[in-house]
Formats: sequence, C-alpha cells, structure tokens
Amino acid sequence: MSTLSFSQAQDAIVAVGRWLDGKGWAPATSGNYSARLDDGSIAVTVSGRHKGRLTRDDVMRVNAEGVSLDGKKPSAETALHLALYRLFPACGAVLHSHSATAVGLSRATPGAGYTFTGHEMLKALPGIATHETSVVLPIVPNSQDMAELDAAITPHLLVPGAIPAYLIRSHGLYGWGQDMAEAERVIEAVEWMIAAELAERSFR
Ligand SMILES: CSC[C@@H](O)[C@@H](O)C(=O)COP(=O)(O)O
Ligand SMILES: [Zn+2]
Repeated sequence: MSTLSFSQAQDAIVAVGRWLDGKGWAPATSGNYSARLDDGSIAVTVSGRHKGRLTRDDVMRVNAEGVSLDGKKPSAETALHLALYRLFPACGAVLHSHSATAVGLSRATPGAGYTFTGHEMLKALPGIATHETSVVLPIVPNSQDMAELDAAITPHLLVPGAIPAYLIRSHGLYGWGQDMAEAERVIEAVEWMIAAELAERSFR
C-alpha cells in the first residue's frame, strides 16, 4: 500500500474525477473518491460536488471515525470508504462510480451477485493470472443507512477469492486498490466486463 500526502491526494482525486466523468461514470454530482494519507487520516471528496469539476478545495480530510478535520462536509458515503480501509489494511484508495450499465446490471440481476467467467479482462484484477476462472461481483440492496449497507456488504468481502469491488443495486459500483492506479484499474475492468456482457446479450 502506498500512502500520499494530502496535497498529492488532492491532485490524484481531482484527476480521477475528471477521468471518471469523461467516461460517463460520474453524472450529476454522483460518486465519491478517497485515499489513505501518510498520517493515517483519509482524503475524501466533499459532499455534493460535481466530480468531473473538482478543484483541490473539494477534497477534504476526515479521521478514521469519519470526523471532518477541516470543517467541510464529507461525502454522504464516507462510512463505506472507511469500512474498506478498516477491513483491508493494504487498501490505499477507494472509488465509487455511477455508470448506467452497472446500475442496469444490478437492477436486472435479482440475486446477491453477478458472475464473470472467462474474460481475459479478469487478469486486470489483483491476484488473477488467467481467464480460465470465475469471480462474483456482489450486489447488495441500496439503503440511505450506511451502517446497514456496510453490514450487508462485509460478509461478501470476506469470502475467499472475493474481488475488490461490489455493486449497490440501483445505485453504483465501489472498487478499491492499494493505490489510486490500482483502484482505477479495478473500476475500469469491472465496468468494461459489464459493458461486454451487455454487448454479448445484444448480439444473441
Ligand atoms: C445524485 S448524487 C448520488 C448521491 O446520492 C450519492 O450516491 C453519491 O454517490 C454522491 O454523494 P456525495 O455525498 O456527493 O459523495
Ligand atoms: Zn453513490
């Protein structure tokens, strides 16, 4: 895991917001992003900002309990980010996207997960070295209660072979990594596999 200074994290988070918005994965102020800092605090997006138009002022600091360290209002979903940093000491960055295809897949899938099988793109996920495997993207029901969401997702994250991503139904995708580059790769790979599955169905 790599930690960043606050200043480095501000730049990384502003850049990742532009990238995700450019992909169409951060519409209408949706999404939130965070990074673990070298002093143990967390840099996170301020709530309600358009994530494609962030400035350094739209990135703030919270402590491990989610208390604002600079008087700004953190993302409404800060508790979900903090839960991942607590559960995975190697986690250095967390991203949350709101693509139409990820939300569509979550709404069309009644079960607690969607299985990806045989994609070469699986190798973009940490620890996977072959396409000859299957992984489950967990799907949990949406809630405005972050403790409820956290309780729903945690058991899925502890399953052996769990991937660093999950979907909240009718809401969006979470993905994380040891640093921002890995978190970006996870989000991009999962979004790509969702799009590929959709394309496959449209050819049938
Ligand atoms: C219409 S914005 C969606 C929000 O309700 C939420 O899901 C989200 O992702 C952004 O909330 P934020 O508080 O800005 O981090
Ligand atoms: Zn959201």
